[in-house]
Amino acid sequence: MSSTPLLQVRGLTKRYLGLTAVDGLSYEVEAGSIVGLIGPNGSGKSTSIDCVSGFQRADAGDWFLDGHKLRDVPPHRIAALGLTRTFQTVRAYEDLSLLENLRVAAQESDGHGWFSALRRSAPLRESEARAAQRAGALLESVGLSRYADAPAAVLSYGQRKLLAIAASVMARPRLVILDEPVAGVNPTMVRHIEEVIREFNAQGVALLIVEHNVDFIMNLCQRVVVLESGRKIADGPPGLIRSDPRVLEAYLGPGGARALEATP
Ligand SMILES: Nc1ncnc2c1ncn2[C@@H]1O[C@H](COP(=O)(O)OP(=O)(O)OP(=O)(O)O)[C@@H](O)[C@H]1O
Repeated sequence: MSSTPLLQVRGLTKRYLGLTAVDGLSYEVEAGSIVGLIGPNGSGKSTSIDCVSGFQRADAGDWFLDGHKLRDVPPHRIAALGLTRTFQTVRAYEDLSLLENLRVAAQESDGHGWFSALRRSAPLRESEARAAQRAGALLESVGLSRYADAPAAVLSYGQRKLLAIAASVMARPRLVILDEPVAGVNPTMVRHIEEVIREFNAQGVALLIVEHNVDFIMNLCQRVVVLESGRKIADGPPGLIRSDPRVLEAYLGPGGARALEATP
């Protein structure tokens, strides 16, 4: 068995005019693991995941999914290789039902082109039937099946986050990047989203989670990568990250240590 990490990021660098937003960032995500990516506002979290998932072009570095080089690969090809993501701003097709929203997510990476769709070939019909079945099962597992045929417009903000997470695993990716999955969500929904993430992880999906909610990250992740000013300042298990003086100082600033203490 190969010991190559599922995701390997090497020297990722992104500049905006005079500003180096991400500066030589390297980290890894092991298959089947949950890794947190934290840091103060403006530390480069969003920019780095946008580059890794193909939504922005980096200035330097290389990154690999299971050995496949991803740099300069467009997002839909990256999704087809097994890396999908959610976005900070929740995106849903408001007028489409939840089932239709999930089926769109499957189409975006199932490799069937327009010609196949026009001919409605047997493989396409089979893949549509499988997608419909999976969409139903996913809505069940995130607790949204009662809205399966309702338009996404009826969902609350937290429910939209759940739909986005379900959409991200629709095409059976190996790695999902979640961008602030619980930002602005009530505590009950935060716990529910945590359970949903654990459930998908138990099914073998690895996750890289960007989130400001430190307790959420510390509870859920096996490893946490910390950024400051575009650079990695720490990378390790939550217990070590909580007590790392560089993290306490740089991430939270003087006097901010309490925010990293475990909640009782
Ligand atoms: N399109 C852009 N043009 C110029 N500068 C940008 C652009 N996008 C981000 N930046 C800058 O790059 C740096 C990193 O921003 P980024 O959004 O990646 O940080 P972040 O850690 O995700 O922050 P937050 O937690 O607030 O979302 C910041 O200084 C930001 O102002």
